[in-house]
Amino acid sequence: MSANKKTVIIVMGVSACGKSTIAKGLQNEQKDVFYIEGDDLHPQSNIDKMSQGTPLNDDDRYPWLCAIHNRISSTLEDENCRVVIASCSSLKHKYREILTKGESEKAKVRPIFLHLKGDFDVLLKRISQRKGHFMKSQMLESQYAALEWPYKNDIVGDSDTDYDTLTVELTESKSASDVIAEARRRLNQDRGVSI
Ligand SMILES: Nc1ncnc2c1ncn2[C@@H]1O[C@H](COP(=O)(O)OP(=O)(O)OP(=O)(O)O)[C@@H](O)[C@H]1O
Ligand SMILES: O=C(O)[C@H](O)[C@@H](O)[C@H](O)[C@H](O)CO
Repeated sequence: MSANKKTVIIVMGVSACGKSTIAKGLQNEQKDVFYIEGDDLHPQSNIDKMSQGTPLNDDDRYPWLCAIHNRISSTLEDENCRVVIASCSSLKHKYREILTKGESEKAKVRPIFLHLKGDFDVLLKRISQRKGHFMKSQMLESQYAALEWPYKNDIVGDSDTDYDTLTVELTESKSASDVIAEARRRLNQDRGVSI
């Protein structure tokens, strides 16, 4: 299968929306589905900054987003790979552009952005319960402030999106398994991706 026939899914959203959990659940140990944990590609300086409770800025995120783009591109070259799933907050339009184009216009990947869209209160509760993680709860506010919806006019389901986007709405009663099942169904029905 040539690299441009393969599927790239980037699970996006603010901190604690479940990017890693849902991406790993979708990967589900399938040999032809490769998982990239975006947080593993932060420079140490970014981890140190977030650990001190300081939100990252555009300059901090630039090398990190390029590293994710590059890792997606190199993973697509693997002949055993059918689908790449990466977790990355992808908060702004220009970040999604870097993830797509990298540092050169030539190196394009065409991701489906799977947006896990949750209300502040639901995620605040989750983030407050999480132990031993560098993301502090007060930083959640900065994540929402930075978030630019991947759909124009802030309307979920708006077909006029900046990138190919699927949205799964989070509620307190939807478990991680529910979200994984819904994402899998939507990817299959709406994008013909079987995963
Ligand atoms: N649908 C869900 N319902 C309840 N808890 C969930 C759900 N999805 C994930 N979680 C839990 O929420 C916490 C955050 O999940 P996870 O680490 O996957 O989020 P994340 O978006 O990758 O976070 P970050 O970007 O901050 O690393 C974890 O403790 C996870 O078990
Ligand atoms: O874009 C950002 O501000 C950061 O990258 C965060 O999203 C972290 O990667 C993640 O949330 C930490 O757990």
